[in-house]
Amino acid sequence: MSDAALTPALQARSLSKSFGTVQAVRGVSLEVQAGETLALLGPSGCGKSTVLRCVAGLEQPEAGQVFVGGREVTALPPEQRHVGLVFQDYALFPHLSVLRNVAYGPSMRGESKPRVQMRAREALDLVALGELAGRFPAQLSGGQQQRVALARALATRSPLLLLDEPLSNLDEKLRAELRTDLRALFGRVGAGVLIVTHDQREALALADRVAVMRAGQLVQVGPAPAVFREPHSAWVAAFLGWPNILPQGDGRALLIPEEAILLGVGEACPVTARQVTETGQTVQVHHSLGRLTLHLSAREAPQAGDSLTLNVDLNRVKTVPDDRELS
Ligand SMILES: Nc1ncnc2c1ncn2[C@@H]1O[C@H](COP(=O)(O)OP(=O)(O)OP(=O)(O)O)[C@@H](O)[C@H]1O
Repeated sequence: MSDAALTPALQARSLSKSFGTVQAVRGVSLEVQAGETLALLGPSGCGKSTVLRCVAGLEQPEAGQVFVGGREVTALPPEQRHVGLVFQDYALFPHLSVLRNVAYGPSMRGESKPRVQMRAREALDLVALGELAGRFPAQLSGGQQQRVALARALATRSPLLLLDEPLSNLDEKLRAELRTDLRALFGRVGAGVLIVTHDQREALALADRVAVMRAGQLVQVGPAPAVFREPHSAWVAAFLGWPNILPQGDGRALLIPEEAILLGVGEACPVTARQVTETGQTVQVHHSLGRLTLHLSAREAPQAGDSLTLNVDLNRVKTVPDDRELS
């Protein structure tokens, strides 16, 4: 493997940034390898965008360093950092054609006209919009505009792409389509990708690794499926949507995965609440461990009368620190 392939696309070391009395980012360190997608995930206001903006050079951190492709860029302005940016309001130039929008980055870098055109066409082909090169942004759908914004970032051939909630302005159907497209696209271009999202599904669908942020700090970083399967704390589990987190009153909580709940054997548990969903029912039951929430498929749902017989496989239950009350 060449040295270039071994050099991380991004190294952010101990970044801190405050706005007045708000400490938005506290000592965040991250690495994104070439060809890897890392999703920065966390609730609104936890500092995700600020990390991205510090990396892009749109904010100056009080402390910490940023390296892009092994080169320190901490003191450089955004245009000298060699990163491709895609933000949620993709801000295409309305008076320029799709091709000229995409060519804008390379042309600003003083490349020859034929080369600029070639780069822009290649980038448009990557996002499957080559045929719409002559249109103007207003003549495109939201999803197509978002793909133009991506092509514009790709055309810079930056070793690092930064995406801030790139799909958030799109409807659910388009989001689902683009998620699949983006994953394949990231695989093809070989750049490191740092993507900010508050949408767990998006993170899981797009990213190789996820970094979960809480109140300005990283609280768990790891391969996406592993973080979703094994949250290190009750707060991370709750943020990732785990329905069954049972406080133990000793600063710890039990995490009960869906597959640990075995139906049809064991304790008869009174049903305390029931809600019909698109795919079946969500029921709450009173179990000796505590209150449990279960999703029942349409096939299982009729079995739920006033009580539900179930067993919790304790071998699959994890005990984690219950840190949900910390600020
Ligand atoms: N320019 C600014 N001036 C003052 N406070 C700011 C500024 N930018 C961000 N903040 C504050 O810093 C904190 C982190 O904001 P940031 O936008 O990074 O969060 P986020 O996790 O990206 O949130 P969201 O998901 O809602 O976009 C918040 O408390 C926010 O109000």
